[in-house]
Amino acid sequence: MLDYVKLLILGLVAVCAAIAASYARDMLYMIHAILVMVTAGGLFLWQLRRTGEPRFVNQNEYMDGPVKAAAIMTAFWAVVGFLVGVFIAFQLAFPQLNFDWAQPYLNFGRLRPLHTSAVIFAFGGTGLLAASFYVVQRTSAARMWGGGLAWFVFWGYQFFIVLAATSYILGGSQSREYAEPEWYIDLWLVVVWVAYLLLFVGTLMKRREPHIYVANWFFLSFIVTVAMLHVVNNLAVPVSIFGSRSVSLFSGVQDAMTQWWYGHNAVGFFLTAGFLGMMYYFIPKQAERPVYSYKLSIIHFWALIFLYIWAGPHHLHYTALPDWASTLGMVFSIVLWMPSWGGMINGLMTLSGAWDKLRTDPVLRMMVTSVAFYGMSTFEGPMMSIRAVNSLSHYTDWTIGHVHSGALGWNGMITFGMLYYLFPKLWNRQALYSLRMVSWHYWLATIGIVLYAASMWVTGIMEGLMWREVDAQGFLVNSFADTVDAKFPMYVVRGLGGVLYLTGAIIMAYNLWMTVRKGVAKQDTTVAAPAE
Ligand code: HEM
Ligand code: HEM
Ligand SMILES: [Cu+2]
Repeated sequence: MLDYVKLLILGLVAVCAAIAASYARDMLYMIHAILVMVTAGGLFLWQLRRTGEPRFVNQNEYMDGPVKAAAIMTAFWAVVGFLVGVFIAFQLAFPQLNFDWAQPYLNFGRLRPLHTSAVIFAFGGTGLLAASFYVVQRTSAARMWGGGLAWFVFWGYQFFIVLAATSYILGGSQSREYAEPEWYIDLWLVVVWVAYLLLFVGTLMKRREPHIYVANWFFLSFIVTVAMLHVVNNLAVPVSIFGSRSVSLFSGVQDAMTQWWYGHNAVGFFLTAGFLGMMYYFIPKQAERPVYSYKLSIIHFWALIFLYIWAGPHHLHYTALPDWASTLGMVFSIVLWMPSWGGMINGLMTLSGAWDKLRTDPVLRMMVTSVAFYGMSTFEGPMMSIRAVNSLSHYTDWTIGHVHSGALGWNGMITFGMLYYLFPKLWNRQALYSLRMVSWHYWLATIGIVLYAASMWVTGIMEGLMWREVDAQGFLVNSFADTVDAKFPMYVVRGLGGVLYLTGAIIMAYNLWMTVRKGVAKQDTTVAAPAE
């Protein structure tokens, strides 16, 4: 029965997409409509051939297919996202790289959102799918709920990424940072995300363990809050249902506030809560130690999710936003330091009694370094949210340095650690192909981050001070172009840092690939056993 419903839906989607393609009012919309039509048509044929075939599922086995697929794609998007990052970094240093022949498709303006989406949503998001799918099953001792729903979420999300990426290159954007995709792509993400929520909650309900492990709390808060942020921030009216353009429901300062309520909490719930879920499972596993304090994890969980939501106005200091709102954002940001460090302490102290492993286990070293960077960026953030500090740091590369110490250090390193843990487990290998390569990756990534962050602190503070500099008569000393000129050497250093970081990721991809290809197999252990 379900098979026929699927066929009906796929057929309908393909036909509607064909109609939409023929009425399309702009090229981007037409290309996407054709893409949808071809994909739905292809799936229709695939489904047709499967319909009526008997399928056996062992309900006592974990569903690891989607975890494997997500783990592979995480490594793939890492390389793609970092590569675009390196390219735009060099575009800033050498504007000639905005090639004439590639205008307007490959200019900085279009590649920048491609980079941010590729690293946050494609790399980070797919990593979170892999983590949450794996962890919720292991800690609940249950197979994922919903039959093939996990496959729908995985492929639906990848399709979202493809739609988003192609639209940036072709010039489609609603100009909201980290939420650039236009209205129909947003609607598609809502469908995928609701399926994700159902899948996750459904699996938790099936659990055979009395407790819901703390990692799952973080995953659940990430899924629920991102749904809320995404829907509100993207409220818009399409100009035509056959066109890609839309008009936001908000305007003026309310619009700015909505965007940064979203933007800040994307950091808080996508890049923080979700990754804390990752930390809470994979660090104890890799260190073979229990979580340092369960009590602390509960307290900092509630404090973190309560405080994050209010801190958004720190992105809008000295704007048309009323002073009280800006003060509110600043105060909440400073208080946020505490629960952030609560998480860091819990992660680090989980190593009590296992510190010696850092010497021999480069994977654990990666995870611990990640938590250290989490601590560093969540100290820097509250400091930058103080209005007096922000008056210097805002609009400068200091912000970019802050972003990447969090992104490369915290999100990147913990995800690499997770992948190194997951690949041998998922493919039943006794060990990784090469620990030496992990060590190389570790050092390349770490030196890369240091070059990135240090060069951005230097250029950020330099340009901030240059913009402020006045002579005895009170005239500004430097023109904007002077600051751009002065930044050149640091931009090259940042680019080199990026090259190192990217090289590390390529080594990782090779190492993971060889682990699957050449690793020695272990006996099968995919049966759902109580709380792993
Ligand atoms: C090889 C590694 C990377 C390099 C070389 C790189 C480079 C860059 C560059 C050049 C920009 C534009 C800065 C500007 O407009 O002045 C940027 C922006 C950004 N990148 Fe990366 N990036 C890398 C990795 C990552 C990762 C792993 C993440 C997230 C997980 C990330 C998240 C971001 C974000 C959020 C922005 C926008 C920052 C803002 O608007 O304040 N990047 N990156
Ligand atoms: C307690 C935690 C944190 C606080 C209070 C905080 C605060 C801030 C502040 C004040 C800014 C500068 C706003 C501006 O002048 O425009 C900022 C920018 C940013 N932070 Fe954080 N931060 C925190 C943690 C993090 C972490 C862990 C990450 C990444 C994993 C991160 C990612 C970002 C991004 C992407 C931006 C740039 C937004 C943009 O302008 O495009 N933050 N943060
Ligand atoms: Cu923020």
